[in-house]
Amino acid sequence: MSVLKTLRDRHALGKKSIAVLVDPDKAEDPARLLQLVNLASENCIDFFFVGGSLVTTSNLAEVVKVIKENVTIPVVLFPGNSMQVEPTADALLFLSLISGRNPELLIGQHVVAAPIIRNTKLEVIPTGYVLINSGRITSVAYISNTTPIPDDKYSLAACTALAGEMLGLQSIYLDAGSGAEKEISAKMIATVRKSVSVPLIVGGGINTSQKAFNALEAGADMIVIGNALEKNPNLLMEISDKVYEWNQSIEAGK
Ligand SMILES: CC(C)=CCC/C(C)=C/CC/C(C)=C/CC/C(C)=C/COP(=O)(O)OP(=O)(O)O
Ligand SMILES: O=P(O)(O)OC[C@@H](O)CO
Ligand SMILES: [Mg+2]
Repeated sequence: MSVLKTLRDRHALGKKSIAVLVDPDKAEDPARLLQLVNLASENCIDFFFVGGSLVTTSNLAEVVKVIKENVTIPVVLFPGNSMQVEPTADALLFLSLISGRNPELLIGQHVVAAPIIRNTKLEVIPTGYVLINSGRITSVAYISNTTPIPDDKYSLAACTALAGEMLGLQSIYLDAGSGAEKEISAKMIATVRKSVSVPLIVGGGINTSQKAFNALEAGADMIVIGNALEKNPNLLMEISDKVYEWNQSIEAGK
């Protein structure tokens, strides 16, 4: 089933998903990557996201291969630029950085990538990418040369997401940036959730199961976990338990 359809169906039911972000630059050791892949599989993770703001290695295809050879979890590209299109993945977040005013990341990279993507079987997920300030400057804010939305400007974020939805974008990704000091607040997530009906992806700085739960409760359909697992892979069990418990309670209340 397509990734977007899965997200829409789960959104309609109030069910949640979890994605593990793999940074190709930090996945150079195949044994460590395999460990993470197996851990993700044991904990019933829904998706792998693969990508980075700055990828300095040429192992993207290898990373996708290791995942696909070992587990059936769909691999979704989360590209920082048009060079991160890997045809062997399952899907691609066709991100437009709508919180910024950098034309290159609103439409420029897309023009370059579109004809290449058309010649692949990748499922394209048109996604409004919205950066929220998280304290210090993150890689994505620096590389994209954009100003994230201030974390207390709820209405700016809500209107940005709404405009994205009106432009036809099929999901919204609220990101505090990888390794963010502060995760996105429940109030921010809830405000954006109310403004759009498309699936809402939330990530950046989610490094405890409580933060994961808060994001789900505030209205995230999918949470993305990256950095925290690089430091402590076992956290995945705790966080995936929260998602599982949430989905079980939906089942029970049917
Ligand atoms: C349309 C295509 C194919 C590409 C353009 C995609 C766009 C607009 C990207 C927006 C800007 C951008 C640089 C996004 C990167 C997001 C990402 C993969 C973040 C992962 O975390 P890192 O920012 O690499 O964090 P670390 O510093 O922890 O490595
Ligand atoms: O690495 P973390 O902080 O978990 O962030 C994940 C992702 O949302 C970053 O774009
Ligand atoms: Mg990175």
